[in-house]
Amino acid sequence: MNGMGARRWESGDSFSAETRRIVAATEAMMAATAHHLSEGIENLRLKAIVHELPDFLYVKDRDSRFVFANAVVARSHGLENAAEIAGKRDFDMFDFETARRYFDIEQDIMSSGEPRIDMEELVPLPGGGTVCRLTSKIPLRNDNGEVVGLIGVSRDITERKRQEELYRGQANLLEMIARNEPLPMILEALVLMIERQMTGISGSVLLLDSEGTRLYHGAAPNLPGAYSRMIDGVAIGPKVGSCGTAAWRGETTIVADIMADPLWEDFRAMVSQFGFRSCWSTPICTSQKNVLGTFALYSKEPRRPTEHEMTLVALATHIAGIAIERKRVDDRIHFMAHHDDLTGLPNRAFLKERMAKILDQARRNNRKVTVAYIDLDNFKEINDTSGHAAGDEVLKEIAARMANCVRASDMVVRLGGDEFLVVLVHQSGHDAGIMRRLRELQKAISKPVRSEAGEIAVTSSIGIAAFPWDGATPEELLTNADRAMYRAKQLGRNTLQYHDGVVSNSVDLPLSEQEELRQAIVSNQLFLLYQPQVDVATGRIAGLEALVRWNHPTKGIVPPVKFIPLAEETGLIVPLGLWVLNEACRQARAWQDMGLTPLTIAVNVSPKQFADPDFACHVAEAIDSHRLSAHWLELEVTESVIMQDAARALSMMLSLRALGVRLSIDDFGSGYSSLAALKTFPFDRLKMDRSLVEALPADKTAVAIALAVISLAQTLKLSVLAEGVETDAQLEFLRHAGCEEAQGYRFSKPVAPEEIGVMLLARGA
Ligand SMILES: Nc1nc2c(ncn2[C@@H]2O[C@H](COP(=O)(O)O[C@H]3[C@@H](O)[C@H](n4cnc5c(=O)[nH]c(N)nc54)O[C@@H]3COP(=O)(O)O)[C@@H](O)[C@H]2O)c(=O)[nH]1
Repeated sequence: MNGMGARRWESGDSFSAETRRIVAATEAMMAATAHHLSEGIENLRLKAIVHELPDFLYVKDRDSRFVFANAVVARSHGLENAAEIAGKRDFDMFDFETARRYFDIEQDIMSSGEPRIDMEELVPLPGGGTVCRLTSKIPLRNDNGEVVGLIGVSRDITERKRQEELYRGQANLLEMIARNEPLPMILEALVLMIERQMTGISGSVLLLDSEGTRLYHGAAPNLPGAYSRMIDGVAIGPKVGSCGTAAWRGETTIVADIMADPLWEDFRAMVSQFGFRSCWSTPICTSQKNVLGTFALYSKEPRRPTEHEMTLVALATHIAGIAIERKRVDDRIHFMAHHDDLTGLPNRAFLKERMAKILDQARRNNRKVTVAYIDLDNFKEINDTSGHAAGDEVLKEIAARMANCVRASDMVVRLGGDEFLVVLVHQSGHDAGIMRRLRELQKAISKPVRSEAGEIAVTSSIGIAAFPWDGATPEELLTNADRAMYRAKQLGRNTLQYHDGVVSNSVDLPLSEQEELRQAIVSNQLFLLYQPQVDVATGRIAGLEALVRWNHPTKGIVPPVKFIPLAEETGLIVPLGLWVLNEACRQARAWQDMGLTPLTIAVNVSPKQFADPDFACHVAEAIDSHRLSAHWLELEVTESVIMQDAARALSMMLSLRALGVRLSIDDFGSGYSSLAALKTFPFDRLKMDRSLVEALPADKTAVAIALAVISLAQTLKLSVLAEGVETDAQLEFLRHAGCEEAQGYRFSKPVAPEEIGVMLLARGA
């Protein structure tokens, strides 16, 4: 038995090697001085080593009184000589509450004989502030096995904890960016993360406006609100404090003493009331080095930042740059998705978003809404005779005139080509001026347009429908206004017609296209191509996506983007989708019957199909009739499926999962991809959108988002497939990032089933 009594180091003890070594050394010393604890340490050769240790080491007696402590312990209490600490208690050195906490723990250890290993404790420093220590306390026994004191070993882990918090904070911020959370929330979290890494520092983010002249508030959770308001909107310049100057120069501007630095001359009086003495500001830039804003740190001490602080600033500006750039891209995409390129007018998507709201408000306020469907007469002739550039000029000019003819509360939309829609919200129950305004608008359209090809005049046919009489929904109103417009055209053009409910079928042109598609479904004009999905690690084909095509009798092969939207609009997507589902199951069975290794077949499902209450039954019938095990079928849905009616979507998903079918979320990361959807809905797989993959690995923002998406998927135990992989560089990046599967032209375009059979046979499947 050694001098430490009954407690032995067991092989399973969870001490670090260093802790074991220190305590073993102390045990040896204690053994040598079993009866004279305090003298023993002093007399041993190991003494020097113990005092050199960077870790805290001490021995206390049964009353928690220091018997021995090494030099680090003494220094932490401001003592020159380690021997001075002998006889002292924590009550002599810490505030009562802290000392009491240590005392209670130590007494418990000594009375129970049970050590406490790796306790994380916050220790107050004599000069203020706290540090974090990892402490182990072990009871010390005499030869008779009685506890006579304890040995304490501690390590300062403050820096490690900070680093861990920084990594966690960074990961959290990237997740927030990937989840498209509001920019102010992301910037605030960023500032708070940096502030937690420093002492006595407050941070702020200012955003540069689109003209690049003024800085506006972005986030400053711990700066006084009054100060933030005062600097909100400040014009940048060569001598505008730290931030205005940093944005102007495009470089870090460190002002160590605001009260002395000429850059703050004009703002000194203003800032003095808040007590700030130093401010270090760094521009936040795009990957092309364009300034997006500034990240500033304020201190009430006049001082320069440390190297470590500047490293944190670099990290913060990098993350802020990603978040701001992503937001700007999103805003731009949103604008582009909702506006027409040529005329700048809102487009069909915008109309769809706004119209339901407009009608809701009109219903609540008992107002009328007039919808005018406008088609330019003989516009095709202008393109043919004067050229497309002249046609574009005419469209732009007419769009501007129409926008000038309506009130701010009204809306002019370009539906496409030479078709426009004007939505007029009546200002009172009896807005008699509406017809007059529409006639004025028609007159404005017909005024000649000056173009490079000379003066061009164009007339218009206008069909009118009004809420609530001619339709209760946006679709009904548009259809009726459209029909009225065709009647206007039939009546000799350059006229204006009200919807009267009677429309001749002969002018109902869109129906013929619809009829063609209906025919295509029943008369076998549709066919499927299959695109391989490849295991990134092995290169083997792991699955196939079925993609529909239309072999049109006169137009040839029509891609899905040309007819799926029409199928969606008309409801034909339900029979079309059913055909695709059955055909994919039939083909999968056929491959299996040929002896090929079974593969998952992914089928796209549209929101309308998903909303069909019989959809799960259709799926069950398809897999049963083709004797296909359900787990070989994967249904791909986009987020719009969930957004339309989340409760109904969830119930449908659960029914499908009950059948054993796999579910994947398609196009993830393309727009407003939501983390909530991933958590709430029972997906098996996430398909990372082509638009994101396209930007890899060159675009830093895309890289950050892709990494966040992959890490999210891993956390949620979803497999990840990257869509649209075209290059080796993309594949290499995805492999390193831990993405499991990929699909795209890098491996194969969508191909006919026969070719898939050949591919699989060639790979020995
Ligand atoms: N509801 C249904 N929708 C369907 C069905 N079949 C197709 N679709 C949807 O139509 C959209 C266009 O499809 P398609 O023209 O077939 O394009 C697919 C691929 O060819 C294309 N792709 C794949 N790899 C690459 C690539 O490397 N580069 C590149 N430029 N394009 C590539 O991507 C399309 C697959 O996209 P996704 O479905 O998102 O995986 C498309 O939205 C289809 O969903 C149907 O039966 N029902």
